Amino acid sequence: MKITAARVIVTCPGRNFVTLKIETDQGVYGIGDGTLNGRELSVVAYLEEHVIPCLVGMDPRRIEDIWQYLYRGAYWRRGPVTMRAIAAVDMALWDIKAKMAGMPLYQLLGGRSRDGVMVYGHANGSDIAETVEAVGHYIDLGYKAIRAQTGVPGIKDAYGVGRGKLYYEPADAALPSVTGWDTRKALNYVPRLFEELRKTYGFDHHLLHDGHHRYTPQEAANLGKMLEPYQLFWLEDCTPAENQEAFRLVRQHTVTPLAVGEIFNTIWDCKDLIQNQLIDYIRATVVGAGGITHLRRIADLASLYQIRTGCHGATDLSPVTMGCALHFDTWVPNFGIQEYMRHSEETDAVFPHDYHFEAGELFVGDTPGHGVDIDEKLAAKYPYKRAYLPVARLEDGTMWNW
Ligand SMILES: O=C(O)C(=O)C[C@H](O)[C@H](O)CO
Ligand SMILES: [Mg+2]
Repeated sequence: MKITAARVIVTCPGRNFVTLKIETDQGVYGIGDGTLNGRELSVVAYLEEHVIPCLVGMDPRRIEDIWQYLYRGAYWRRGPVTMRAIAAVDMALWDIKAKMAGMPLYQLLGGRSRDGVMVYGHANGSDIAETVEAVGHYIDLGYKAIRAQTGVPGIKDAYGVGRGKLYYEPADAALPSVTGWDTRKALNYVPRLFEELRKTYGFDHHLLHDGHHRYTPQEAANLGKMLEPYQLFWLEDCTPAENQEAFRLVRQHTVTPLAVGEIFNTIWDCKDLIQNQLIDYIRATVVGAGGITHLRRIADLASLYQIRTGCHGATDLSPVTMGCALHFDTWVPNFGIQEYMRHSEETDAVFPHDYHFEAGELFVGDTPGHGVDIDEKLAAKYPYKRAYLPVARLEDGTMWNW
């Protein structure tokens, strides 16, 4: 069996997506996602100029060997561009293998560990009252877990506050928009949101919060401590993680569960966090961390330390990644939760898929493969549109982490 051709499809049904389609001499094709929000065309070039020429003629059934070839063979290891290109190939190859086997992907991974996959939605509002109402909306829709993000008085466009009730799309401008940040204001306001949420809705639902890399370890420890009475499911990205050791300080001061990893690309980014049990949930996902082949290794390492998965699932992860993640989640023994930010109707139409939401969970279908396709004709109607993520500055103008 041979790969006969591979193509990159860039489409923007409301937001940009980079999709790889691999074709074979058996008439079976596979689809993979390589979207890198705000830097999409770097992955397109990497795939078109440096990966596809090597792929043609290879045996698509040799998933592991092709993964190693692309990872070791580049010499320049890791990084978001390389690992997304590898992820796109890996997803497409698993899709092909599962289609050839006539099985849904989760069967090839080892079969079901659960029926549905618990997801969390992203509720937001411009202040506490609006966010409390938004959380209520998710509860009405049947969600069991909700991440709550509020605007903070005095901060211009705090992280996670969008325009729509169910949709949040940060990559919204042809040049980066400038948002603000002030840790003191956030620390004085965010705990009051969770106090209000527990007062209003009780303790039956899981609540989560994203710090989006804004706090220093000491500030994150303080936030974690202040949030303890509200029993969060997790506090996400409380501090930047390039220095994995930084989480030790946070960990020593709070029992609020910690989650990190949506920007991680390999097992090396989380090895120390996992082996020192400095976190509770690992958020690496299929597109960010080299595909199913590599994510499986991360999850297995995490399982040794009772750390559970919590895959990133924002709108910039295409339905192809969501489909793969759900097959992974359906199998992985140490599953924790799956993030689920809904895609727009236009995106869902471009990527027909067989997963569905019901009572707070997502369910994969039994279509052979990962169950997500691309309607190329429709995709062609939405040309690429440059869109950046915002940047953040402190009040005195200093650049900060968005
Ligand atoms: O969904 C999340 O947890 C995020 O933090 C979303 C990110 O800001 C988004 O994926 C950036 O592209
Ligand atoms: Mg996040």
